[in-house]
Amino acid sequence: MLAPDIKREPPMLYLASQSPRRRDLLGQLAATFSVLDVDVTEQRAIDESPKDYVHRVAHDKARAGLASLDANQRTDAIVLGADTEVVLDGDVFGKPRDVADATAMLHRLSGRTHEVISAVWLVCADRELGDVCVSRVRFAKLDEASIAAYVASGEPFGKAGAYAIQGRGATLIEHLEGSYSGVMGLPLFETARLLRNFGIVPL
Ligand SMILES: Cc1cn([C@H]2C[C@H](O)[C@@H](COP(=O)(O)OP(=O)(O)OP(=O)(O)O)O2)c(=O)[nH]c1=O
Repeated sequence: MLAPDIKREPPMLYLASQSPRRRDLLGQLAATFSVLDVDVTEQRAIDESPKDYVHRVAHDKARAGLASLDANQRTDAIVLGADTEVVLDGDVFGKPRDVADATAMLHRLSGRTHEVISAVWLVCADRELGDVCVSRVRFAKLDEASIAAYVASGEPFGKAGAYAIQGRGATLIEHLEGSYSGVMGLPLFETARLLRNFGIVPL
């Protein structure tokens, strides 16, 4: 007698992120996924390098997403977490707290080259794997008035380093070396490679 045909459900992909940019970017690689709302404290330890920090936060977001699922969902789930930070002179710039913070960040980025570090992690019940992408972004020299106008536009808020490469922020950038999608929040080359590793064929 033939063995019964046991069909396994395909894995379900979850995005552990509230970032609309990540949702759009992941949509370029996967036709269906669900979004999970996770709350992870983003606080760099004193002796932690910026790269290790970004890696850890992306990992924590993915793990928190997996933990938020019930036991049944967890068996077939693959959860993606990501983190993006701007780094200049060893200082990590996250999302600005207020107008003064955004203004100070843009002053420091003006006329300089900084790094944007984006990490992505995939976790499932019995495996996890991550990758990190570092890009170099050179800002034009910005005067007081253009910084004030950009901050007043509201775009800097909710963005690491107080700018958005995908928005008006593009007009501040003289040069990019690395990954446009990585700067925007989800490095697509690295993410596609990880998805393949987990058996998901990117679109
Ligand atoms: C540098 C840069 C960052 N960003 C965004 C991407 C991320 O959403 C954000 C960095 O903050 P993150 O803490 O990485 O992400 P988040 O808080 O927005 O979302 P979640 O933690 O729920 O995943 O900055 C841009 O949109 N454009 C840019 O050019």
